[in-house]
Amino acid sequence: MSSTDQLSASDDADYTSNPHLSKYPRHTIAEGGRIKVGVLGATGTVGQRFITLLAVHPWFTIHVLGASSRSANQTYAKAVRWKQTTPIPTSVREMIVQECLPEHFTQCAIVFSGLDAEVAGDIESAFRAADLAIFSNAKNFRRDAHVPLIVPLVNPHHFSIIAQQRSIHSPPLKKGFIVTNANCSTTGFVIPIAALEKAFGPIESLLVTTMQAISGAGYPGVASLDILDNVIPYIGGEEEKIEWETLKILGGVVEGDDGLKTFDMHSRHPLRVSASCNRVPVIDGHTECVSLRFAKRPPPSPQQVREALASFTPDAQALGCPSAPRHAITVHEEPDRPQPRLDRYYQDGAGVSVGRVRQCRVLDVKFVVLSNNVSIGAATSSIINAEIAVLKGVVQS
Ligand SMILES: NC(=O)C1=CN([C@@H]2O[C@H](COP(=O)(O)OP(=O)(O)OC[C@H]3O[C@@H](n4cnc5c(N)ncnc54)[C@H](OP(=O)(O)O)[C@@H]3O)[C@@H](O)[C@H]2O)C=CC1
Ligand SMILES: N[C@@H](CC(=O)OP(=O)(O)O)C(=O)O
Repeated sequence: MSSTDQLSASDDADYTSNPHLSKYPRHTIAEGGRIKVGVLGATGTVGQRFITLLAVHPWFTIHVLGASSRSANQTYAKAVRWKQTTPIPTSVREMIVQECLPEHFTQCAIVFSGLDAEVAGDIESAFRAADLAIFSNAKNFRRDAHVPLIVPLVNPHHFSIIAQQRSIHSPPLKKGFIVTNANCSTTGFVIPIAALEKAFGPIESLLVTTMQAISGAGYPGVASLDILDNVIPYIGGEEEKIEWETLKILGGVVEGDDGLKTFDMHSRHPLRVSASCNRVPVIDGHTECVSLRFAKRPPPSPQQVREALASFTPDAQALGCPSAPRHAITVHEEPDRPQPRLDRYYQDGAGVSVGRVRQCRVLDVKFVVLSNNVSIGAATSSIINAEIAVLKGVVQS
């Protein structure tokens, strides 16, 4: 039996008989053998997706929900403006929402964060200082030199920096850490880019034009009078984040002169990224047009690119993460796909859809990629990251 099977819901796992769970303190394991998790920002757009996914998760069980003082001390059903197409899971409807204070989360081996970036920095810092393991969607720590920025289908090897993050913390931490996932637009196109680099070596130049869904701006987000019958050719800070995050994600982890590990963003990368971001009247699903040039000459043909994308198998799949998509990338042959309405739930929103792979007359190849910004662009990525951390022994190790 694999370690994955040992943690599955169908197995009658209990604390004493399950070797994987025996590494976890007793108070972090619920009846039935699941790992207790908390959700910060549980009432928000990303928080709701966390709840939908975690309510049926084979390893994790929701133990605490946190949001602002506006929501705290109310039942979840009363506090939330539920916008999902499935009902609020019965397991959380009557849970009382807590303020985002570490003392309410001490029984959680894992805390997911879908907090507003205005408050995520201070709250996530306090949770880490309380020795809690945080998997965050917020941008606040993405640029931190000791915090990995992990797209689970691309760079799970960046977990190797966690031991150092704990040791340089004052005071040093035994279990606490912060892992972030990327901006939703970065996540969508960096998955096919990683697949192409794996097959053909470094990419030299990349142009990406995004058409981003309204849900990316949270709730209530963009005013209806601004977005209906319209396209807004500006999303504050988005282009800079995409251009910067791509380098951190695709770079390696190296040892610096001071003996400390660091993210290698420069030496490995002649890669230049230019992003243009637009908000469009779509509810969920970011569509991105990508053109790129490979370092390798002659470059691969569009057909070779299609084959490399379709056969990409991320490590998260091989590791046995239950939320990893069975197929990370689907490649459409139809000339008018992918489309948000048709393709955003591919692999329950965990996979990405690519289409229109063709020659670019300026660079080498161009294509369109569609990803679900709230799923693989946010909550699903955090959950797969946590699954990888469990399997690698990073959580509670
Ligand atoms: N939406 C998306 O596609 C993506 C979002 N992200 C990032 O994820 C995070 C969440 O985004 P999203 O769900 O869209 O945002 P929302 O605005 O929909 O939700 C924000 C959440 O933060 C909580 N919150 C706000 N203020 C406080 C406070 N003072 N103390 C505690 N909790 C507070 C809200 O609680 P309350 O309801 O009580 O106000 C709510 O639960 C953001 O950092 C965002 O940038 C990242 C990738 C994609
Ligand atoms: N800015 C993205 C969503 C988001 O919140 O991104 P970030 O976490 O990088 O701020 C969008 O509007 O679609």
